[in-house]
Amino acid sequence: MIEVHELTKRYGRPGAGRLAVDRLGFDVGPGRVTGFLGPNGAGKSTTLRLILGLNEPTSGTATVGGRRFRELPRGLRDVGALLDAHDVHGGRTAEAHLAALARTNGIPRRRAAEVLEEVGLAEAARRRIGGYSLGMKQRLGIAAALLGDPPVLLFDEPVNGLDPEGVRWARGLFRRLAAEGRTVFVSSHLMSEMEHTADDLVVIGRGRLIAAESVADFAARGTRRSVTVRTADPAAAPGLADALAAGGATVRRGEAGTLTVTGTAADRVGVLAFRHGVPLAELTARASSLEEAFMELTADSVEYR
Ligand SMILES: Nc1ncnc2c1ncn2[C@@H]1O[C@H](COP(=O)(O)OP(=O)(O)OP(=O)(O)O)[C@@H](O)[C@H]1O
Repeated sequence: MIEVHELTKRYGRPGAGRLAVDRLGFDVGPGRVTGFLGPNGAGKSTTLRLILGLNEPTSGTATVGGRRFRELPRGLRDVGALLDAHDVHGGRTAEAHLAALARTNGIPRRRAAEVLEEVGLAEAARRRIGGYSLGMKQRLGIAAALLGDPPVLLFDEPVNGLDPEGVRWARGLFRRLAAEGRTVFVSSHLMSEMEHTADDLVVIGRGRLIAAESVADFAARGTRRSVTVRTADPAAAPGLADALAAGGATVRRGEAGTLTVTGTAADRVGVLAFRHGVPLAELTARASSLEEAFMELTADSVEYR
């Protein structure tokens, strides 16, 4: 379990500077993939660094199994993490890099070969990392996180730079790690990356918590149903739009007699159209996607437009 409580990080001078994380609180449980989402600059990387003890919080706590990262006795065997795939010595081979990590963490050397095999880098194990593509570096970073076979894993934007096959592989890996009972916390700024991978979501914006709940609950919360209605007679569209608006619906007019209606159900739109003698060519009820829910909920905290 990862426990984050009233976590706050201000960069720069006290009282001034930049509030990157603002009284954040959430738990990340085992046996599930938890997506950590937020627009660029929301504070995801900072939060992960605070959990890993790489930065000191201004106030609040971030613990793993009730202990601060620094108090965990087994290092990479307690928590594995991929933070920055570029943060590796380019002159080393992947094998040497992992062997060094294994040595300093009391992990048997054979694990290096095992995890390289697991991430699909066995054949590139003796090549210098400097010549790796971004996707290969991501795979290597994932291998390093897995090295100690830890029960808790953190991944910061792990699928950045992976090709579609790689993205699919990574998703499968995260699901498998969670199925093994591990705590898997994966950051992304794209809901589409998490939609089919995560069980739970922690969503932040401008350092503040927006949501911490299951994917299903998140989707239901953001869902604004809309109805698309298209008349066979575009000249009749304004009349129908007025009738809908008079009934309290919000109507947006599109091209060629198409209306997008929110605030009322599709069957009600059909009845109104019938009453006003408007011939319909289309009547479609639409639930907003998870992506739309995410955009809607984080709209106020998007920093860079
Ligand atoms: N070392 C630092 N010194 C000062 N400000 C920083 C530092 N690191 C991050 N910040 C600021 O803190 C805020 C949060 O940054 P962070 O990298 O944690 O966000 P993020 O959600 O990971 O963003 P992205 O998706 O773009 O990586 C940003 O406004 C950033 O500019």
